Amino acid sequence: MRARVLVADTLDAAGVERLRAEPELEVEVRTGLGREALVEAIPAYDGLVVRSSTQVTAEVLEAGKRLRVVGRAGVGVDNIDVEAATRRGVLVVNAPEGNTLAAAEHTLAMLLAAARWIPQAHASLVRDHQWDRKRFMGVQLQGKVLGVVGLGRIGSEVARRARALGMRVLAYDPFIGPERAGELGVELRELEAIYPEADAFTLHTPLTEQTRHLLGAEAFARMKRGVILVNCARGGLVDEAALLAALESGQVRAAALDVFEEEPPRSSPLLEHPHVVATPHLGASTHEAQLHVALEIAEQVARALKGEPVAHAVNAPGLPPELARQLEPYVRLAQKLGELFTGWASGAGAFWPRVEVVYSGSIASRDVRPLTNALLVGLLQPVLQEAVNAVNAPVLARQRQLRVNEVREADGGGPGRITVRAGGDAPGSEGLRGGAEAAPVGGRSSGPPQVSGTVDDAGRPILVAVDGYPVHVSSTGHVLLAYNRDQPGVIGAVGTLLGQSGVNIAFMQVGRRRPGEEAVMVLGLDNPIPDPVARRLREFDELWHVVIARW
Ligand SMILES: NC(=O)c1ccc[n+]([C@@H]2O[C@H](COP(=O)([O-])OP(=O)(O)OC[C@H]3O[C@@H](n4cnc5c(N)ncnc54)[C@H](O)[C@@H]3O)[C@@H](O)[C@H]2O)c1
Ligand SMILES: O=C(O)CC[C@@H](O)C(=O)O
Repeated sequence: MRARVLVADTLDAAGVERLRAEPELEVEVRTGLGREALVEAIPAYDGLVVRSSTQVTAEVLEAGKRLRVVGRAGVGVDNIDVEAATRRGVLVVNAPEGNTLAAAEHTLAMLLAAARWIPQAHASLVRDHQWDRKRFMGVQLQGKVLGVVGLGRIGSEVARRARALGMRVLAYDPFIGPERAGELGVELRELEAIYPEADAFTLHTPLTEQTRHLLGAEAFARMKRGVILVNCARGGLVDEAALLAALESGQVRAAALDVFEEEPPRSSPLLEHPHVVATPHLGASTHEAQLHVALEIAEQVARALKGEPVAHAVNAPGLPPELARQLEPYVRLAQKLGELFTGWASGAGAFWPRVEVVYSGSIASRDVRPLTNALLVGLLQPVLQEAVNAVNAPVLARQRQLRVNEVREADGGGPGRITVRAGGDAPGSEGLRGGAEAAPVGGRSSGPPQVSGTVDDAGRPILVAVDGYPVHVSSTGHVLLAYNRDQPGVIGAVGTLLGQSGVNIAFMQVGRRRPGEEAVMVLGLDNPIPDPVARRLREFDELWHVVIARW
């Protein structure tokens, strides 16, 4: 069945065409759906594409039982309940780069318009037929100080352009280092230190709980009298009532606003104020930006629905596409090892809440976050009812107090190898299944459980060790793992029982350290082992810790 994508806001036609070019996708454009209509429609879709108009609330995400990805054609994801999406395992992707220049240019246009009263003068001449050359005395920007709050993509481009106009730029961004600021010719300062210095302020941070009402009455009071404020980021960053009061008192000379706390703003007194320049959220509205974000988001939504890595995941670790492609076989390996580890380690009914993953060989020096994420998926999926994926695995792990500690062993070259082993104490009452079944794995004499794997030249996962006993399992499917006494007759007895029960053995591996002692047996099976047969295997005296799993 083809995956269905709903495009719910106006998207450049090239983006829709890009999605329609995918044979696996069926695309529908239905803009202007209200809350109720969206909640009603969404259960039929696997993907949703929006801009800033559609509100993707927890209610929408809950109703979207098939939903796997939400694509935001732009930067800000404040119209998407990312937390709810993460809990539901829905990937959120955005297109953060396509409209940077458009937003930066709009910011400069707004700053110049406010400094020179351009919209007011235009209206006076064109609408009121006045030739008034006294009322619209402006201020020069050359030599003035611009305070930039948020020195990310757009803030940086604004800073560059302001410098080209001869402005001195002071920036506040607690997450940017002095080197980056130095490259841009910008001086980093605390926000309080910029208030008394800046002749104009421009905001370029996301809207978060920390940044909501970043500028309010107190901030305006500390600014230079006659300051200009530009906001082309998000309405909620400014307390609009406080801004109105500051405009009325003349503390703020002019405000240039592209964004509002409520959009569209219903009868806002700010819009009536003669010193306000306003545009209806046009920062990203250039042909070039809309083309770029539409193509960027279409590409990512298509990739996500095909199960391919994406570059701009908001709620999952993202990697550059080339690196993601290189890591893909190891992502599959990590998930398989996780599943096998859960089966093997919980053979006696316990779940190990502390796990250590050791990365060695060529992957030790890579960004291993996607691998650890895939490991979490593998560890959790066998014991949870709900679907686990790379998006919700970290949340589910936290909820269940499962901790994975990453260890990197020096990169000695050679193929990458991943070992998953139990860390900390033997499982107790904190385990996923509680304390009742939490006895340590019975009969194990080789220390805490561990499994190791690598990938071959074709990218296939290979199981190379179980509890440190070397094996080599390259084909995937049903497997039986067990400890056995290394003595004549044991393997034969297992083979006979399985044969009599109609279970065909595809391959057998035995890993042992010394003849005559304990060994680990791995059997590849063409079909699953029926429960009664598994029970009889567990009754064999020479066999213990029998686990049926998949590789
Ligand atoms: N008007 C429009 O049409 C339009 C278009 C594009 C983007 N935007 C908005 O512009 C804003 C910036 O977008 P961007 O692409 O530059 O984002 P970005 O992520 O590249 O940059 C945001 C910067 O804000 C900084 N920041 C975060 N919290 C901060 C805080 N508490 N104080 C100071 N700095 C903080 C971050 O460190 C980062 O450098 C976003 O709100 C985005 O939604 C608006
Ligand atoms: O979709 C738009 O036009 C606005 C986009 C902008 O607000 C963004 O955050 O990218």
